[in-house]
Amino acid sequence: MCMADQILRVVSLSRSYGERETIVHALREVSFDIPQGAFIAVMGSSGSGKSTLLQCASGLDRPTSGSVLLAGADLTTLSELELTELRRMRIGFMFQDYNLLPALTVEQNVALPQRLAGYKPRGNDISRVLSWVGLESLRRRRPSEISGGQRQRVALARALASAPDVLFADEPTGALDSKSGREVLELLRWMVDQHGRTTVMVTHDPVAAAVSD
Ligand SMILES: Nc1ncnc2c1ncn2[C@@H]1O[C@H](COP(=O)(O)OP(=O)(O)OP(=O)(O)O)[C@@H](O)[C@H]1O
Repeated sequence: MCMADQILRVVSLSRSYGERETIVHALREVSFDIPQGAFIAVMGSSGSGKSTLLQCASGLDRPTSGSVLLAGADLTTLSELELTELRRMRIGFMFQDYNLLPALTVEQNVALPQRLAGYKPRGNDISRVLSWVGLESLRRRRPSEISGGQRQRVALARALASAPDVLFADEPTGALDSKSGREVLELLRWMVDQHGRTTVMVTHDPVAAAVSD
């Protein structure tokens, strides 16, 4: 496969915490490429560095050394401001605990990243992503008024609203019962298959990993 097909390239990535006798090498010289449109599961024992990897690869954290190329842009060379803008427009995030704002409605949560980036999201665009995740009828509810599985689907809609190059998901089914978890996984699979949305998911769950490539 030629290099242009690699949407994400991680090169000799290292991340350590602390120093001297208390230093922890969470990542040591990790390299891999992820092709456009792949659905990748990252598995490993507790403390092996999965979350650190995801955070460095998505520009939420800065590695100690190495580089991360997202569609050719080296995240490790960007300023904080450039990185913030790139994260808002080109990277989608899902977390185990959803990270929704409780005071905002479902549709306001979905529109938030684009609003923060200075765009006025079109109602049609928000409706489209909400219909993908089956939540159009709940668009005026607040997170406290919907179930955990529905909250995670809101988080997915929010992540997809800006059509990101890569969707990063850290244990997206970790807090869900098996039925809600399966629904979220089926949606992720559908997004990859129908919309070519490259997805990198950290998971402990072999059932979740089995849905990936
Ligand atoms: N802020 C921090 N300061 C110091 N050490 C840290 C910090 N964050 C993570 N670590 C350490 O780095 C290593 C990797 O942690 P990380 O959270 O990436 O692992 P993980 O594979 O995601 O674990 P889990 O599956 O339990 O969530 C662990 O030894 C952890 O204790």
